[in-house]
Amino acid sequence: MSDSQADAKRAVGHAAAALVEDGMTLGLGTGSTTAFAIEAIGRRVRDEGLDVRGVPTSYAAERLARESGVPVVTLDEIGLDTLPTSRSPLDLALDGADEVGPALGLIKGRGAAHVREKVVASLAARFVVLVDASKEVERLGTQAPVPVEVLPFAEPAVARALRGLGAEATLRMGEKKDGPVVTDQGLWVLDARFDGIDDPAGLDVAIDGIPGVLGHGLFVGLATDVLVGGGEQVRHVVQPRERG
Ligand SMILES: O=C[C@H](O)[C@H](O)[C@H](O)COP(=O)(O)O
Repeated sequence: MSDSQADAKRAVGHAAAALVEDGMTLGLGTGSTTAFAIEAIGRRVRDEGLDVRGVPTSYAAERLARESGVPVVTLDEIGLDTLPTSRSPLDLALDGADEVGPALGLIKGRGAAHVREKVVASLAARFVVLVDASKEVERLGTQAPVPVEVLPFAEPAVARALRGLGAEATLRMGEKKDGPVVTDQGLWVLDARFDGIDDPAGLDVAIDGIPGVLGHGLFVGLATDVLVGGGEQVRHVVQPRERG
């Protein structure tokens, strides 16, 4: 990461932490950009006595939240069974992205946390995405592959089905581990490269329908806000949700 990219991510992380209000239940995303936000929220807990709690989207986010002093809770502990289904159990979810496209469609999952991230984002009244300007694209799928979390048994079948949808599918291999990357769920990740996605909403449904897929990193209709960092500036883009 270059110094200017790190500065942009830090500025976005701090802007995100400033959106947090006393009493909120948060979604805590995964990745290098959200890490700046989690650390900044931790400082507000320590210095201002900010009273918040957060549901982490990965073991990495959980460890960072605990180290930073942000109280951590599970979905079991926030009373999903007692809240009306019309009410979002999380006030604000903060998370990074690998691409941000039109209508705030996203590709996520470089860190293989996309399935838990989607669960948490779907429970939040506001889902605020934190990126530096390099993540903005005019068309999704032009820079990043769509990560697809799969049952190891089904991997060849899912790869074949993804090829049928027009992707080149590659099993993600560990960089500091021999063999496939293993997710927090104990599953594998196929990176599906599409060379541009014409119909993100249709592809979202199509990938979810492949037997053996746990979930994928294409996020359609979930983000309500994006904070884009470039230099010292942070741009705030808002996208009202059509559903939920
Ligand atoms: O699985 C990882 C997540 O989806 C990340 O939020 C995403 O890859 C962006 O990460 P970063 O902020 O490190 O670029």
